This record gives sequence, C-alpha cells and structure tokens, in this order.
Amino acid sequence: MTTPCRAPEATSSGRLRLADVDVSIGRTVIVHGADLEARPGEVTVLVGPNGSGKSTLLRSIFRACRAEGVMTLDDLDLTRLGRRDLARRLTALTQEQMPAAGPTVREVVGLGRMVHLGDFSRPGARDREIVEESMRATEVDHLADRDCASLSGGERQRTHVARALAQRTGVVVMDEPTNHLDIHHQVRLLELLRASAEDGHTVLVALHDLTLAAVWADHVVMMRAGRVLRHGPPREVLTPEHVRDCFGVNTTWVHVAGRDRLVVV
Ligand SMILES: Nc1ncnc2c1ncn2[C@@H]1O[C@H](COP(=O)(O)OP(=O)(O)OP(=O)(O)O)[C@@H](O)[C@H]1O
Repeated sequence: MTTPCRAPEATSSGRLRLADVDVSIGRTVIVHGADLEARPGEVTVLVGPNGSGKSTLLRSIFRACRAEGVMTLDDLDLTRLGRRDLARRLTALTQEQMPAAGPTVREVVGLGRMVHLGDFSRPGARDREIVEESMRATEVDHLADRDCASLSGGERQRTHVARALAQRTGVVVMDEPTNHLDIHHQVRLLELLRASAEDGHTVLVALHDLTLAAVWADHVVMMRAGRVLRHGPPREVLTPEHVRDCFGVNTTWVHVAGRDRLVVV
C-alpha cells in the first residue's frame, strides 16, 4: 500500500518522565498531578476528549506552559535545559504552527536544522540533504518551492511534520500530527513514527482517533478533565468500559487481518 519509509537518523533518545505535574495557564491549573512516561523504542499515545488537557500537558514538556512537578529526560531535569539544548534533544510539533505567507516549503523544513547550527554558521550539504530527505518522507518534495500560504491544510501539516523530522532529535513529541491528513498520509505518518521508535527513539503523540491509537500505540495514556486516568498497553487501557466512561461511545475489539483492532459499535 505505502512505500517503506524511515525517519532520518536522530540524536540520542531518552526516557521522558513526568511525575505529579500540575500545568497552569494564567492562574488556572489545567492539568492536575499528571504522571506520564514515554520510553525509547516505543510509541506512546495520549488520548482524551476535547479539552481534557492533552495539548496543555504536551506544551508543558517544551515549556510553553508553566508546570510544577518532576519532568525529566533520562537523568536531566527538563526544566533546567536551555532552549537550544532542549530543541537539540526534543522535537515539538504543536497544533498552532501555521506558516505565515512568504516562506517556501523548503525554507520551513529547513528551520528544523537551525537548532543544530552555530550562531554564525550556515546550513551545509548534509543539512540540505536532510531537508530533502525529510520532504520526501512526508511527500512534500514536489511542493518544495511553493509558498506555504498556497498549501492545502494537509500539505501544510505534512510540511510541518517534515520540519520536525529535519530536526532529527531522539525524542519526538507531536500534538495531533494526523490533523488534516487523508488516510494515506495518516498511515504513512504513523509508519514513520513506528519506524522511528523501532530505531530506538522516543515518540509521544496525541491522537484523537482511537482506532489508530489502538493499532499504532505500544503504550496509551488516557486523560480526562485535566487528569491522567490510566496508562498501559492499548488492550488494557482502551477497554470498552474505559472508552465508554471516558468518551461516552461504545467500542469493541475485533481481530482482523492478523491484528487486534478497536471499532466503534
Ligand atoms: N489560554 C487559556 N486560558 C484558559 N483556559 C485554557 C487556555 N488554553 C486552554 N484552556 C483550557 O484548558 C483545557 C485543556 O485544553 P487543551 O487544549 O489542553 O485540551 P485538549 O485535550 O488538547 O483538547 P482538544 O482535544 O480539543 O485539542 C480546556 O478546557 C481549554 O479550554
């Protein structure tokens, strides 16, 4: 169906751990006492209803929100890492990153390399190669010279994913990366993230689609109303009872084409 794809090689990964983390926006505590762990070699998927605090929790990891509690990457305190150091270790794909008119696709993807360059250095041949590889991986290479403002929603999202891939960090945190993507590109992106995990990287991603989460996650973290309700393997977290309690829909697991799948009934 899809051609095999591979995330470009990355810097060393690490175990991302949050313990008893509160996240606030202004004076309001949005996330309460969250525990979460994302391990190298695994795809960890964060699920929860709208407004449950997924984006806020992910944003706290790259310090876009004020957080209290323990946040570590291996033995490093995330809150004490400098911004550039953090960006060299961890890629963040948020929901808000929409390019303004002006830059081309290649230029936006090239931003992923900036964190690795010194203050006065320019991108080298290897940087340019990585940019081209990243565009090919998300199938935006044919759009390389297009102004980002002229892209469709899905093309723009793939451009941002390519930018994130070009950053080549060992830890990748993505908030709803499948937004705007058609089913081919959703599957391709999840294949890419799976390949990245199999290469030993740490992948933490928020997804709305529970059926995709059930198939692609090694580990699921379920949130509701600003709290982590449970975490574990998909079959243990996404049980029909838990999904009904959290989302108010009826689901069941079926075995189709050699895999366990969660379907809405
Ligand atoms: N700037 C803000 N000021 C006040 N409340 C906010 C702010 N940003 C987010 N919130 C609230 O925090 C809660 C969690 O929002 P968040 O975006 O983290 O949820 P989410 O699980 O990612 O939702 P969705 O699935 O809809 O993307 C929501 O109730 C939201 O309204």
